[in-house]
Amino acid sequence: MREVAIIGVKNTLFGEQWDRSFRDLVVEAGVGAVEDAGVAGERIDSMFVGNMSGGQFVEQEHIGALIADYSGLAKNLHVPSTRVEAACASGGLALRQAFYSVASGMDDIVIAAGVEKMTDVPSSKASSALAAAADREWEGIMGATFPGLYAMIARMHMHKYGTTSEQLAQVAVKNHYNGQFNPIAQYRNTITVDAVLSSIMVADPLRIFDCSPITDGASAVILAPADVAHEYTDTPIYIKASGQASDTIALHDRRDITTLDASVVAGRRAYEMAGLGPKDIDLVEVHDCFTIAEICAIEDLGFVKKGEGGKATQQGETAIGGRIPVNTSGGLKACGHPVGATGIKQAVEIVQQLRGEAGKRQVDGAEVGMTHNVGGSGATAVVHIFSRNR
Ligand SMILES: CC(=O)SCCNC(=O)CCNC(=O)[C@H](O)C(C)(C)COP(=O)(O)OP(=O)(O)OC[C@H]1O[C@@H](n2cnc3c(N)ncnc32)[C@H](O)[C@@H]1OP(=O)(O)O
Repeated sequence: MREVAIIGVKNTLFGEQWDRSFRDLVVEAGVGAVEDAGVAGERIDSMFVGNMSGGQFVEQEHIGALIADYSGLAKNLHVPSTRVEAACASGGLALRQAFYSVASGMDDIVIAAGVEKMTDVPSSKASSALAAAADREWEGIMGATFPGLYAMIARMHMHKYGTTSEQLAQVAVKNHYNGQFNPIAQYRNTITVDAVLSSIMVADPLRIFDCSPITDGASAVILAPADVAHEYTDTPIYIKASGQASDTIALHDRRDITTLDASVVAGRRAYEMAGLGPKDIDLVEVHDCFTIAEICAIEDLGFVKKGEGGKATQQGETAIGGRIPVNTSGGLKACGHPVGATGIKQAVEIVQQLRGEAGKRQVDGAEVGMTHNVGGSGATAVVHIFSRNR
């Protein structure tokens, strides 16, 4: 396998966007990343696009071809473009496919992008579209939505480990604090623990401020073989590892719903591939679709002991300046969660941090970063490790 680097990145604004279509969003991200890399369109060998549910949100399927067309890569260049779907992990998986295509020697310059436009349908329709990421026969048909499924995880975590609503709230408070410094974030307002605890109940014990919102947005990164990366940029960021794992799609089939085994295994595979461990990671973007999800993620990836995620968050260990900064971008909570784009947005954040370009949310001296992207209630997990050093 060849070593692989990221040479260009771009996020669109995240949030409700009346004035941009689905295709406008992904083209803006793709063209922005190509410009950031300074690479000519003719050099692009292939494209992988994460998208969960274009059919349900904007009635558009056949998304790979659409995006190649509107990016100007289809008509004369005929660049192959592949849609990748793994629910909310679609973006992370698109990055993994792009990584493989460069690492294998098949392609040199590859775009990995992600896009979702979720606000064009009513919330109830968005909710049922998202519920398609769960087990339709055993969960969806019984009325389970993702706030409901993660609420069960939260309840069990509280029961087993004494995690409190205040500790859950602190995840949202931290991520909104970080999000105020991210110009693309949907929510750039700070909030307090009291505001979270008095916000409207969605699925007990999760309140509206415990949830990631419904969001439009797109993100893109450009990959190249490490050997030629310096021809395009002075600050290539190397992808040291990619780990993926699957688990049962239904929550009730798991041995312990407070641990997402797919996260544990994807993390372990990535650590082994990079030859690194949790202590070597300077910052991590984890999949905080709900506040409890961040607590499970930092435990499952080995940053804190099982059951101590809530306490570590309350003690400031996961804040910028803390022992292991988590979700410096603002996470899914404050940036928003356009599901197909999220996994790529996480990579953009880590690249900006490792380049030293993260402004007021910069982690001083960051050299190694991680992304963790989850589909469903943990049926798919994708973990990547990035380094500024080859
Ligand atoms: C593996 C996975 O990733 S699973 C996760 C997949 N994603 C999800 O399940 C999405 C979860 N979130 C949701 O379903 C929705 O955001 C909900 C149910 C929490 C809220 O939706 P609605 O009740 O329709 O809220 P609505 O859009 O009417 O917004 C009401 C207000 O709250 C604000 N708001 C809505 N959601 C959020 C949020 N998550 N955080 C902060 N503020 C929010 C809105 O901006 C709005 O404010 P305004 O009145 O000042 O304009």
